[in-house]
Amino acid sequence: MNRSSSNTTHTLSVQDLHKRYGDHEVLKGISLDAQAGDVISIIGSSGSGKSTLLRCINFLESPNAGRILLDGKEIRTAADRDGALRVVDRKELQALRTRLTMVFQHFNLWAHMTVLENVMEAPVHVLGVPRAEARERAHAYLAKVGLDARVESSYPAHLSGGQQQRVAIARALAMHPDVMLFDEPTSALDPELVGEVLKVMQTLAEEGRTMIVVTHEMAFARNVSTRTVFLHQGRIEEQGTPTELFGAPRSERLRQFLASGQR
Ligand SMILES: Nc1ncnc2c1ncn2[C@@H]1O[C@H](COP(=O)(O)OP(=O)(O)OP(=O)(O)O)[C@@H](O)[C@H]1O
Repeated sequence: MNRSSSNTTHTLSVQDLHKRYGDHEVLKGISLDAQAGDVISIIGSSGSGKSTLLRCINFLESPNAGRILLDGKEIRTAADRDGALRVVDRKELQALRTRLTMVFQHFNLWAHMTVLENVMEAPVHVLGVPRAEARERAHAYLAKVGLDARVESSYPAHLSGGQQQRVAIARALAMHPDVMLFDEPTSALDPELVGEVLKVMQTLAEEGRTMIVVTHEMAFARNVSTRTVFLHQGRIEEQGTPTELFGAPRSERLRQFLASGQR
């Protein structure tokens, strides 16, 4: 793969993350580091904790223990009465969400806004980018994800799922994030639309973007990621290069998972 080299030193570090819902411990001590240019695929059976892990990384869910560091600097948290860790400073939380932008399974576009407005919204209102500049950004990123200028004035409901997800990717890109988090970005799509979204993601990976991708798409994990992490019941069972994991899985659980016919 032709990966552009990058001098940026932005690094995400996840340290010993725990999460429980009631008595159910969903994450049992996950540690993960992402360096600039890493494309980390997180795979595992349904219920293994993949989405929860991603959502705890940017505090959409509150972990119960663990640390998140950006560029070596810890996000400051305090435990509430239920033992859930909350980010202490709202500005720090906003900065974290800006630097780690998320692409969701169900797109989460604003239904009452046009495509263009969807992509401009956060740069204008969160980053304070002037509207004219935000519009230029939006044009550029919509073009980048292969969307014709004619769809810019459409509302999300008039687009296919694949187009909506590409708008969501453009929206994430417009924040100029350090790390892009993808939570099963193709799982809600009709099978014939999956390829157009994966193609965009592959291009981003080839450009050296830092990405963490929760996915059931084994071909993506195998062919595009630089590292694959296999979760089992809230623990990292095995991780390594795709060649290692797919070519020579060490654990029986991973062997069984791969043999179970996941795409
Ligand atoms: N808000 C919640 N309240 C209670 N339990 C939850 C909640 N969210 C997730 N869980 C439970 O946590 C476990 C892990 O869920 P999670 O969605 O992280 O798994 P996953 O590996 O992403 O699964 P899938 O591949 O099916 O999306 C599951 O048992 C799920 O039922």
